Amino acid sequence: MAVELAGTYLPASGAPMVDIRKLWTVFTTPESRFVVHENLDLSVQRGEVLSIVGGSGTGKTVLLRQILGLETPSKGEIFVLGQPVAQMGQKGAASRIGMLFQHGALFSAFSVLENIAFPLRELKTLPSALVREVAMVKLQMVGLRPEDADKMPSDLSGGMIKRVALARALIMDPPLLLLDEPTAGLDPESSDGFVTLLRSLHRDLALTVIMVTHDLDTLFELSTRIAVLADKRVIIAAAPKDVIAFQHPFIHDFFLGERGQRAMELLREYPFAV
Ligand SMILES: Nc1ncnc2c1ncn2[C@@H]1O[C@H](COP(=O)(O)OP(=O)(O)OP(=O)(O)O)[C@@H](O)[C@H]1O
Repeated sequence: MAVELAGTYLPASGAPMVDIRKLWTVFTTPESRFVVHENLDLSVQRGEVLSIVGGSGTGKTVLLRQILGLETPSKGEIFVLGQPVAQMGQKGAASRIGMLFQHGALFSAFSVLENIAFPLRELKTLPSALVREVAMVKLQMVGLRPEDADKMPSDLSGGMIKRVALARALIMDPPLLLLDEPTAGLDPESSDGFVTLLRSLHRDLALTVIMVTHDLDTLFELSTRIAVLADKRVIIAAAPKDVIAFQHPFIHDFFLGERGQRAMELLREYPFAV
């Protein structure tokens, strides 16, 4: 049961922000049948930063797209803020969920401000001066300067492009933010800056975040919980230290192989993660 409060949708108290039940994803072609998710369950509570990790092709991106309503699972249910995704519609999803796509390119013919404002302008419910004002607030919220507003995407660094895409994802004040590889392709300094920004936005806006990342630094600096996708389902969703201790070949390779030392250092460095 969801309640609507001044335009903000919140699940009934104690109910998960996202609840995935017995989800199946099967892709079929005339020649083959390919099962990506099999009876997958996952719940995300309000205020969490839940990171999803898993091997290549385990269906992490597909899962994010299903939460957003862009793809329909073969079987099972997904509830977002207490409502079945299937009933949310495109506008409903946009006001509840912000999404930062891995290759979330900006519109190259639009300025920074026009890119940020785009989802709000599309709604056609607010006067354009107000849309501009809201977009300026978001621009500054992601650490860009007012003079960046009229720049074109081709004039921006990789870190700035991510910030513009993030401001666009947050334009409707969604309580839930989905991030697909938020720091991929950024140099270490830009990546650190972006992680710091994500952490402060998570805190200041009381966001719930679901993130897919392969990057251990991003993972340990932000996650309150890690869900591991393997064997077509979530094999564990727990605090980082408990995930690392869980016996599974993927977890061993991911956290305790060559990268393991860094994982252990990060675990000591970020008490947030334990
Ligand atoms: N529309 C589709 N039709 C057929 N197969 C698809 C479709 N979308 C995704 N797949 C397949 O489903 C599997 C899961 O894809 P997905 O992109 O979610 O993986 P991932 O876990 O995000 O992988 P990576 O870490 O490599 O990005 C892949 O094998 C992919 O090829």
